[in-house]
Amino acid sequence: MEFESLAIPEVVVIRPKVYSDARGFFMETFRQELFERYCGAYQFVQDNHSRSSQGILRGLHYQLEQPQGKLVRVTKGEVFDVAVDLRKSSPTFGHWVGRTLNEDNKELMWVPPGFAHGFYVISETADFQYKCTDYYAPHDEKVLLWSDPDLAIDWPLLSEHPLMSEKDLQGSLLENCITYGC
Ligand SMILES: Cc1cn([C@H]2C[C@H](O)[C@@H](COP(=O)(O)OP(=O)(O)O[C@H]3O[C@@H](C)C(=O)[C@@H](O)[C@H]3O)O2)c(=O)[nH]c1=O
Repeated sequence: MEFESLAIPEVVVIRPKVYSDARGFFMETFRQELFERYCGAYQFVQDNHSRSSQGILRGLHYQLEQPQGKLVRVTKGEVFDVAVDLRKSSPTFGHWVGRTLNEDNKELMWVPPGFAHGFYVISETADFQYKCTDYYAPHDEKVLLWSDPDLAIDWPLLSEHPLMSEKDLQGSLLENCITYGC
């Protein structure tokens, strides 16, 4: 299992060691001791699984009072996964990092609390599974607008308009968002 910090160093990509044989493959997808060493001493309390069609964009989501760290991966298909730093005191506040996650590279991405998170589906369908460090709290959920020009996220769009929920279409610009540490 390898850990790689991205341009925002608290966001970490994890590459599991994959053991392939005539039956298929085996890999460990989470190991607490290594996770703590490279990402921090977090505990996970909720696991999620969503399925999306090509061209869907989910996000960018964050919870303000109950921030969630998310350990995400794709078990079928391919997505472009994005984390935006919303920690006001951070030198990378307002910056984003993105990574292509798919069923072949089997990478996981650690998105710490204090970040907005979203993804865009590149394959025909994608199964997206993730562990969260806090519970879903709908009253606390905020949506940062995926297309905010100040963020300038380089989404690998397959068509001009991604398919999105009504909630996500009405996300807020970063300049109007309440962020962490304000
Ligand atoms: C996220 C979530 C949703 N739900 C319910 C609420 C709603 O009826 C339905 C669909 O919810 P949403 O439209 O918010 O699902 P979705 O857009 O997939 O939300 C997710 O997006 C990605 C980008 C994230 O980062 C996640 O943390 C989460 O916010 O599922 C739960 O019961 N528990 C949960 O943890």
